[in-house]
Amino acid sequence: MRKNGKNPENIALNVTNLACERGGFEIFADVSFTAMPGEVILLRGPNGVGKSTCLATLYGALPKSAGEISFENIDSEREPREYLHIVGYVPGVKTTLTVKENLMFWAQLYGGTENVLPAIEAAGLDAIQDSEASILSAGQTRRLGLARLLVANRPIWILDEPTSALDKQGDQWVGQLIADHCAEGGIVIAATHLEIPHLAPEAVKTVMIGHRAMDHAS
Ligand SMILES: Nc1ncnc2c1ncn2[C@@H]1O[C@H](COP(=O)(O)OP(=O)(O)OP(=O)(O)O)[C@@H](O)[C@H]1O
Repeated sequence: MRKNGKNPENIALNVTNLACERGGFEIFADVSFTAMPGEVILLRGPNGVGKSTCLATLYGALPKSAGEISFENIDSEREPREYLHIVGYVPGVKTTLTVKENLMFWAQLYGGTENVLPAIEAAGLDAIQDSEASILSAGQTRRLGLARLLVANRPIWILDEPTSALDKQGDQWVGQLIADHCAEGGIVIAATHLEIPHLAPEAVKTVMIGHRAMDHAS
């Protein structure tokens, strides 16, 4: 039987005919999927079709223009967002803080600092933990953004191009991180053009986003 340490409440997500408009244009529409404990949802589609917009809509950072997002088994007193981690394409790193201070900041926000040093180590950032984030390379910045996933346990991860800018070892690290999260009942929703290593094929659902966003670009 699968362990469910990452999602003890067996939280699941249902998305039905989701759509989002920006600036009066429909960016994407008709996105539907269910995400059950242990599943990876890969949002796929060409540049500009609305994958990042869809992730932001799922997180609640952008309003939906149609459709439904519903969570199963969450505490109705709590905001759905409290069950989510989002790491965007720009990973939200504070450039005036050091690597460690960034993780401390997120850890305090999420309610506990005991996982900060293990997260730094797991992300391979030990040697530069006291460096200001402004001097980090693109790959180091992505590692720092992703290390946020490790400072507090949240069952659903929303990730935009999680392996972009990473070297081979980083690519393997992130793939394993996602695979381990899902093996313990967590859910990952990721937009990516790349193949993510280590994912169990039976755990992966691919959701294609259509071409509507390109229609208004021409
Ligand atoms: N503020 C905005 N107002 C109107 N349209 C916007 C706004 N921000 C982004 N868009 C448009 O939304 C569309 C979808 O962008 P989005 O970043 O979600 O695509 P994507 O599928 O993630 O692309 P990529 O694969 O290149 O990362 C694009 O055509 C973009 O121009």
